[in-house]
Amino acid sequence: MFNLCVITASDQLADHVQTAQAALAGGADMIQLRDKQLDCNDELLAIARQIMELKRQYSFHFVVNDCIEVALKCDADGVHLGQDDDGIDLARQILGNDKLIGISTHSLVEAVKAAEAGADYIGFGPMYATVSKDSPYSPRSADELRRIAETVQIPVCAIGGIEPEVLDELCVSPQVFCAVISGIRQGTGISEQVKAYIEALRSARKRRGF
Ligand SMILES: Cc1ncc(COP(=O)(O)OP(=O)(O)O)c(N)n1
Ligand SMILES: Cc1nc(C(=O)O)sc1CCOP(=O)(O)O
Ligand SMILES: [Mg+2]
Repeated sequence: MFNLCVITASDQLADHVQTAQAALAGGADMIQLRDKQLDCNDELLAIARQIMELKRQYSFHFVVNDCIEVALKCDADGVHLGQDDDGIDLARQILGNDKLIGISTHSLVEAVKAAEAGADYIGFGPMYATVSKDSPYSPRSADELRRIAETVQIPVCAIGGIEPEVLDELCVSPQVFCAVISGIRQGTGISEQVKAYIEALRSARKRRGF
């Protein structure tokens, strides 16, 4: 079971490695390195290797967004790919069977296709309006999320505009976890915000008996 995937950003508050470090200190169990400027280059690889160093201190899953070769070279736990990125077959060929491959989905049809193609988890969103991605999709519903979780056998990562307050609505199945970019960058600091997400997840799951 996964809990909270923190997707790193680099800005005035914190760079990728600082974000990852603070998120892990707060209890995140998955880090996704996402940088739409670095174009899967050596600079991104260097950052990925620094995040891998955090495994000396913390136990977590590390996935690289978009960049299969970067994930391979830094021995990350896996890669996250969208509908317009390299396909799952290529990723599996390059990374092998032991690595995680996450696939973004926006509908039940895409979710089933990704699961049948061998995804280890799927992203599903955007659940709410997001400031972090120019998405062509309108917000998805908790009912769609439930239908997907009931249909596929793999973990489903709710994403898009997620704040701790909505986790009670979204924890519709034990398979559901969540990913966040901007929500941890508000309020009292990244570690404290992450703790708020973890606590909200814990109590939402407990309330539903998961
Ligand atoms: C967990 C998770 N779900 C969805 C996405 C979005 O991936 P994608 O559609 O490829 O968009 P970019 O993130 O590459 O802009 C994600 N990154 N993580
Ligand atoms: C990267 C991404 N993918 C989405 C999807 O719907 O597939 S929504 C999104 C942005 C998530 O950032 P925030 O937590 O700041 O809303
Ligand atoms: Mg992508």
